[in-house]
Amino acid sequence: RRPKNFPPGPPVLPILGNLLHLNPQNPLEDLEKLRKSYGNVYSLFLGPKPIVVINGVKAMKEAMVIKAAEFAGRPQDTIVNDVFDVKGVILADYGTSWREHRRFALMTLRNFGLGKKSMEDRIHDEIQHTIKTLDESIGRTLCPQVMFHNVASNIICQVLFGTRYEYDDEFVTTIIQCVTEITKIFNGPWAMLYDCLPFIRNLPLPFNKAFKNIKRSSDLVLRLLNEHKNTRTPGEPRDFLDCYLDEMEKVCENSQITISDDILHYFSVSTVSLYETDKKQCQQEIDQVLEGKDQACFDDRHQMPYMQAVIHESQRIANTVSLSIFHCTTKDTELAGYSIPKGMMIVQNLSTVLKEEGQWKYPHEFNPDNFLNDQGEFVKPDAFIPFSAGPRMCLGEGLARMELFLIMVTLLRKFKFIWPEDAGKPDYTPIFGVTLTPKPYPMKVQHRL
Ligand code: HEM
Repeated sequence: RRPKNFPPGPPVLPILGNLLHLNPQNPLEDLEKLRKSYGNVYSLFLGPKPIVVINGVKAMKEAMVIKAAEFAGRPQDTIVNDVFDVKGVILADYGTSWREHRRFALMTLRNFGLGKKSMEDRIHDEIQHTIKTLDESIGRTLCPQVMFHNVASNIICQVLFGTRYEYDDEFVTTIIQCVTEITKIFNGPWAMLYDCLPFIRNLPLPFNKAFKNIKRSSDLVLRLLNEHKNTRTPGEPRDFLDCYLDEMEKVCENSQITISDDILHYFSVSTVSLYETDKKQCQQEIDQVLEGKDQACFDDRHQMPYMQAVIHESQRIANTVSLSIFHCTTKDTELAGYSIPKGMMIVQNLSTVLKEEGQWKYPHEFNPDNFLNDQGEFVKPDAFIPFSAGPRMCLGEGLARMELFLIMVTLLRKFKFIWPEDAGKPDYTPIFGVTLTPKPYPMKVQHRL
């Protein structure tokens, strides 16, 4: 039963709670229906466990920005915590260890050139490998998804481990395979049951596959960590991992061992999806701004309002991390006039902000005009929050922005991407998961010039 002044929601069944209200394959439509019935702040029961779902820009800002510290926790009793079993940043609860890791990660990313030329060079180096792959595919049909996964993961590998991997390298393919398997479990009904029914956690059920896969990828990453330990010169870091080892030594000297020896298991998989839009207008702008230049730099974005609008609109429609990462309340608080107790799991439905009526000129269609004013200048509405908002907002936003801009501009400058005639109509229905991804799709590539 809902406590007094708790956010409203659908009637709750014994044991199952509201599980039958949600399609585990993709609950986004169900969550939208519930928002229409119960308003922008409502509650659900996953089995016996209550959660509060936040929708729309007003409630989202009240929680994540105005009452930031009260909504900045992370739930600790889920399959995700048990599988990853690391402190780090993403899954750590609000507190000293999270704050230290986040500060360290941001500082180190900056030291390795985020916002400076060297990170741009790393991205451009990786794009050269993509160009080579595309050059070899001219005139043929290819499925580009794995290629884009590899680009994004190689850029982060260069920062973390100081190395890139060939697209068929065993290390990367095994890690991507493990992460894919793990996310499949996280997104399925077994994860929901694990979270709701603690007594089944030790039984030999399908969620154990996630534990096996994390062990496999951890072993590979541990090998890399040991190599680093054996070959590093303290105080002269080659990459993020060396910086982490240096920091651990410093922290140990000061005998406040809050930074753990666990390694980041975060491999960014940001997929560039191709939407049918006026690519010609992007290409015209690119040709004009880059005339006489070898390659684009991140600063060129200020001269490319249309390209910027297309990238932001792609992100708005693609809605990659649609339910953000679950938060939890750090103390008893209030939201939209409702009482919410400490420790409550909070789900941010970012889709409802990215497609909110009244916030966008064209909320439900792909239209770069959502980010252009009457003078054709680029503008970013307040409701553009694909990276969330507040103290927990995405730590990799700067890197992701740089990658999206440089990769899209460089590839559109050089290639034509064509939907094959015999491929039927494109199916834009996303595959639901921790990230929303497009269904595998074919494309043809031609040189532009
Ligand atoms: C287009 C690509 C990306 C999108 C849309 C995205 C989106 C998000 C979202 C929605 C969150 C949850 C924020 C919250 O809990 O309120 C998040 C957290 C996070 N992201 Fe990203 N992200 C992207 C790329 C990256 C990259 C490339 C990195 C690594 C450099 C990264 C690192 C992180 C980390 C460490 C957190 C946890 C922050 C914390 O808990 O304090 N992300 N991201």
